[in-house]
Amino acid sequence: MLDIQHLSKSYGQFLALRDVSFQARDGEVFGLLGPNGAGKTTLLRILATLLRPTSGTVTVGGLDTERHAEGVRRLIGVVNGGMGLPARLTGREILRSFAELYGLSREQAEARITELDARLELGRTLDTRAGEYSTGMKQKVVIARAVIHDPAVLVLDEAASGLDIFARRTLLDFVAQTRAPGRLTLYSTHVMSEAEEVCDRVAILHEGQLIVLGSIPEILARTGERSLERAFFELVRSVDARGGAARAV
Ligand SMILES: Nc1ncnc2c1ncn2[C@@H]1O[C@H](COP(=O)(O)OP(=O)(O)OP(=O)(O)O)[C@@H](O)[C@H]1O
Repeated sequence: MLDIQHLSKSYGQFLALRDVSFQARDGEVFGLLGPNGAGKTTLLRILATLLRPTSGTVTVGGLDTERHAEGVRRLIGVVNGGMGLPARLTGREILRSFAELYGLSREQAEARITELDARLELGRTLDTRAGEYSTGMKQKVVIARAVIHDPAVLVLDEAASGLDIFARRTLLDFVAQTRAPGRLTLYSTHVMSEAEEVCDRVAILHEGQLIVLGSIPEILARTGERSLERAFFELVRSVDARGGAARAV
């Protein structure tokens, strides 16, 4: 479903991603973990066709992000930090306009909005103007907007940040429900407990390099730790002790 091969990205002299390769499978919720600055957003922006790799390839559902950017964009839904919503429109109006952009009929759009209302508890966001939303309300509509066309691949970049415990719970339950044949959800976070709860496998990035890939039980067994957070510290410490990742190009 997602195949990343020898992916590198430099910003000038700075190497943000260094020779990263991994695959994420259909049916998985796949975690992309790492501390601030690890390169997660850079990787997800390349996947979303918003940035070009310096070298290497990313294919989504068999389509190369550089050669078939349009096709890739149709396959994916993206939730990132930029939660811009038109302040004067209600949630329903926003979702209808996105549904139209993706070519859904009026009936399909209404059915999809009803389904997402149940799954994301959109409630009064639907008939309230976005300018009046709390952070949690905003994020629910941003997520509903990203999945209105029922994308095969859902990309969530730090989607739980700033949410209160209720909104975070709705989000994590929603993510768990996306696990289905023919679907892939990429869940990027630096909060290990979120990954532990929802992800089948995780890749940990540190200073632009992939330092580990596996299921959570595999990573715990490999490090001999009790929690993903402890395993993460252990893995980062051992990479740093070996001299870390040289980041100059
Ligand atoms: N446009 C840019 N120009 C120069 N450096 C950049 C640019 N975008 C990102 N970087 C640098 O690349 C590195 C990776 O950033 P990225 O945003 O991909 O990391 P991240 O893992 O998503 O971290 P965070 O959780 O803080 O967003 C950081 O050191 C960042 O400062």
